[in-house]
Amino acid sequence: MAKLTVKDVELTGKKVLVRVDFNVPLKDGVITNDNRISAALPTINYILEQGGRAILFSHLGRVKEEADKAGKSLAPVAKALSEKLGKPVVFTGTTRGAELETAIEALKDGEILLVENTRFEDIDGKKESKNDAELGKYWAGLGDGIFVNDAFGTAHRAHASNVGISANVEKAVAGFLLENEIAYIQEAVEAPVRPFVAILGGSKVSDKIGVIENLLSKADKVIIGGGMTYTFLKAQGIEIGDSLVEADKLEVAKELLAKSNGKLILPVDSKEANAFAGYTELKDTEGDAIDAGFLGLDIGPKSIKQFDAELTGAKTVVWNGPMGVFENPDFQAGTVGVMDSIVKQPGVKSIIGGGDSAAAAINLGYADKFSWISTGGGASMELLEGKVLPGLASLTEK
Ligand SMILES: Nc1ncnc2c1ncn2[C@@H]1O[C@H](COP(=O)(O)OP(=O)(O)OP(=O)(O)O)[C@@H](O)[C@H]1O
Ligand SMILES: O=C(O)[C@H](O)COP(=O)(O)O
Repeated sequence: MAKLTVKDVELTGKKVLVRVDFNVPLKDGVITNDNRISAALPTINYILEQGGRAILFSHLGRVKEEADKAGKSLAPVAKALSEKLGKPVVFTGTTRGAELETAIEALKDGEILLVENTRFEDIDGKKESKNDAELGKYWAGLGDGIFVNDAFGTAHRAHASNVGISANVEKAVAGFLLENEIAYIQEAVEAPVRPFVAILGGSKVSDKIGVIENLLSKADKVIIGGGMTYTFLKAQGIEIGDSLVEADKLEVAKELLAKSNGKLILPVDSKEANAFAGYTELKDTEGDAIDAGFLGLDIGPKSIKQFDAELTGAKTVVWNGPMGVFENPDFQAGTVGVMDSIVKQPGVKSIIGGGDSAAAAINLGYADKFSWISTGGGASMELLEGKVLPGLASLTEK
């Protein structure tokens, strides 16, 4: 990568500022998925092994007013991190002030501190999310001039705790997770080993227009599944019953189809039910049309075969968005089928672009079968769209 990385800087004895993305799901104070914490460990361990004093920053959820702070303290994360590292993690529950500064000064080489949720600074004028100049400078001043950004999941944001700190330190460098995410996703899109097939699913076309457009210009094929299928079908005058549709995106869908040069592959059948929940009828459609009074909730068996054929021989596959309502076992077959088709290709570089598809792969036992599962939802989408990520752009050039 063209940016300095954590390997390029001297860390021993230094107070090293580190941005991680510990925005993990919490239920009643319990972390329900700690992948993002595990993914940050190589960078944290490396800094500690080098004798650095690690000062970690992360946001958790979105905080607009005082009441939003409830349940969004990073205290449970500090505990989980301490367990994973097998050493104490200092946590003062503050984002600034004397108590935090004293705790940082007391850190010894190889010790670690976690600052409280950076978005607690959003209550008073959105200082974190608006990249308030004073806040970035203050946080930068807590270290010794080195900032390690390992928060890929937040790299599409220009906030005080990433670009604000970067702007006020001597060297802003990438951590191992950020470096790997960029290497896998960007290289897959910009310099893919071909054939390169992209598979896009999920609920809405509107979320993925930019991604579809960019991938149509880079990939050999772009397979579409999930809820957004039906906007594309309706755009061609095909009956879609009560399936999910974005009426205001029919024109865009038409345009994408027109300029796709046959690269855009749509399902040829669906699994349909007579209600989203509590349905009494469930069947496979004959062709691509959905019956009146039914909704398409997964791709059908012919599509699973068709997508398998399209994926045969693929050397690079990028997948984002489930093929159906995978949370319900009745509508899981499409997502499972596509995962099977991807991972069985010999020598394939297979990448999942975060979000719900990452959750589906992990929950359905496919985590180890993919080359890379991104820890970023929005960030990986913006990378797939070909956008510049501010969190990456603000790092020091090599
Ligand atoms: N045919 C369908 N009809 C309705 N909902 C669907 C259909 N197919 C998939 N979904 C739903 O789409 C949701 C995932 O869509 P989303 O666009 O959020 O995916 P994603 O891009 O992987 O996730 P994220 O936005 O978290 O990155 C799932 O909850 C799934 O149930
Ligand atoms: O979960 C994510 O996508 C990142 O942590 C960014 O969170 P945000 O969308 O609240 O900025």
